[in-house]
Amino acid sequence: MKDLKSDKVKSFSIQPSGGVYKVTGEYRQGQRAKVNSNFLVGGNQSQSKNVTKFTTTVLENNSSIAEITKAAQSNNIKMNAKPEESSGFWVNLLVYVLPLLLFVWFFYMMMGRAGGQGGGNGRVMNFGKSKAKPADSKQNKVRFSDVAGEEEEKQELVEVVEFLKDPRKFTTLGATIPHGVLLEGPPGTGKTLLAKAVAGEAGVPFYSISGSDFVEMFVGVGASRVRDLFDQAKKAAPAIIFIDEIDAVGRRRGAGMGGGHDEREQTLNQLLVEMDGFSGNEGVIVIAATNRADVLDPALTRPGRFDRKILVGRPDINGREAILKVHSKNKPFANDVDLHEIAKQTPGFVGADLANLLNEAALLAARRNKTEIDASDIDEAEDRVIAGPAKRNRVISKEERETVAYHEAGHTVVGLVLNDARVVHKVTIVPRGRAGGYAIMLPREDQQLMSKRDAMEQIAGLMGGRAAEEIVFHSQSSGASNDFEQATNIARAMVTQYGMSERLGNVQLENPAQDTYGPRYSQETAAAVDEEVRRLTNEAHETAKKIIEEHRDKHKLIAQALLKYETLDEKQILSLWKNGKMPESSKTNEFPSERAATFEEAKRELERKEAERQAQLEKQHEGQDTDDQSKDKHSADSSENVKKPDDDSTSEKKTDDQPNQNDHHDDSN
Ligand SMILES: Nc1ncnc2c1ncn2[C@@H]1O[C@H](COP(=O)(O)OP(=O)(O)OP(=O)(O)O)[C@@H](O)[C@H]1O
Ligand SMILES: [Zn+2]
Repeated sequence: MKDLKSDKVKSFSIQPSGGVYKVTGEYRQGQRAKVNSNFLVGGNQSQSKNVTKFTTTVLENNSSIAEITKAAQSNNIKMNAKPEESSGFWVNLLVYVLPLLLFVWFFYMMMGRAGGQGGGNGRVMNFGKSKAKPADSKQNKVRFSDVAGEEEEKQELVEVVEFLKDPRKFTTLGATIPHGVLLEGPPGTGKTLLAKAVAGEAGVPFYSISGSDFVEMFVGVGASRVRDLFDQAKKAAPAIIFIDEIDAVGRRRGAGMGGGHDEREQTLNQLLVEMDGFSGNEGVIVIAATNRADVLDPALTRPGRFDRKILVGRPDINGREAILKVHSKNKPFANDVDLHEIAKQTPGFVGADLANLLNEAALLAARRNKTEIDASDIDEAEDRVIAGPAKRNRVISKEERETVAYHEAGHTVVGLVLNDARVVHKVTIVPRGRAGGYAIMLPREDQQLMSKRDAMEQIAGLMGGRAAEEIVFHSQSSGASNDFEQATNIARAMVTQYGMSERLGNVQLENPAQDTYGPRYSQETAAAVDEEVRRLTNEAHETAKKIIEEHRDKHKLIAQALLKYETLDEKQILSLWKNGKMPESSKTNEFPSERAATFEEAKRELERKEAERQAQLEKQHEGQDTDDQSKDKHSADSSENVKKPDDDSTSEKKTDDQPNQNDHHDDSN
């Protein structure tokens, strides 16, 4: 290094390289290097002919470099500074350019995904566009008749079909049509099929997308896809947008950490904006499907959005037979195959399971070189399919069915005896969601207020299930947990909100609308509330027990009928109650899907029901001077305040004409 500053060196060059400087140079003839500088970290010399070359490394240190440079000038040494070594150049490239390339590549991948199915106008243009596939309205051959065993569901959708067929007919009359229909039900119950059938019946394009498609995307893309989806549909209107698995995108907002301004939330917000956007009946109807309506953001189910909810439940025995019929259409069966028998053996099966069952049977028959599917093929296929559902807890044991039947019959009997306010509309042991079965109670009239007696009767009705189990089986199942939840809610509301407890007096202790920080009363009062709630539910439980003890024979009759028919309607329940047997006409009702197999028939039935409803409404309107608007508002108010306890957990399948419908359903697990 000293040499560098002396005149021994003829020329050298300095090149920065990863934090140190490399010096390469030549000695003047005859000069030899003495590598002994503290600047040097390494060096070597080579001698060839008369020229001695050297390379050495200088630690980065500006002063030393400056010294060398200065010395070189004064000693007349040729010196040049090279740019950073080529390896440094590559490092630079890696550090600065590669991420850019990666980003571009990523961008490209995204476009490939986003625009993959778009075709047509180039990939770049399709970025952020909707992935929804418009099914050609002419290719969609699904009709209501392809959806079996879901007569009530179809009935509710007939109106939507009518609207899509001719939106102007409705808009000129100022009729408002639901923007969104939410189909709720377990997997495989035919929600997609039902939505497709609506499009098929109406002959309109069907845009389908799955909620999970939105989730995998970058910020902003989901939202822009929603926008694009609605744009497309509006252009093609009338049309149907089908969003499968809406819970993937429509979960309650703000549940995540850090305020959660995530992609999903943005997408959901965009969806809400779009649904609010088409106020003027633009002929687009959004149908969404989920099996978890309980996790949806409440904003989604507000009026003007998915304000119509249709439950697509598991089929009962008749429904199963009807579905089997649909799927057996082009399959040759031997004489020993009885669809009714199969339906009987498959409680808990949904449409997809039944379709699968027949398909498996056909495969087995083919493998055995048969020309017809016979009972043995069906038997074996059943075992195979059950192995699937059994894992998912779908197939119910005989004991469980009995427990559920007597439990639901208990609700029914108590409801029948205390029938001042409510009518037992339907009772079933077909499981739905976590419920093993359920009884639906309807208010007798257009009831808007709840008296203390009504409330107590409701609680007693809820207690009927557990009471029956205790009487018949001397045991208690977990099936009543939902009943208890509802009963407790009602009793609590009686005590804390409606001033229906003498002990606590005429005060409103809680107001759900105001009490954001919890109740406003002392611990002593809280204890008194608990005690009072317990007293009310115990009292109702005793009432229920007494009623069932008194009507053990009818209770058994209804339970047995439930085990046989699975679902009983109002007429059948009343006939069993009054005459001790099923009504004569119920035989003809056994195949509801045949009753309204075609769309036209379903429509006629709807019109008939609508006429009935109108007639009833007119009757009620006599002597009432309220107009529809304030009446609606009133009923909404009362259902929020007075009916809150049951509405919360049982607002399923609420339609306009049944504002107070109330399902009691029971956990079976
Ligand atoms: N009611 C029914 N009538 C006739 N076939 C049915 C019915 N329900 C289901 N299926 C059969 O099951 C298949 C699957 O149904 P679908 O995909 O519509 O169910 P889903 O409720 O949308 O299920 P998922 O929630 O898993 O998407 C249908 O293509 C059809 O073959
Ligand atoms: Zn119950």
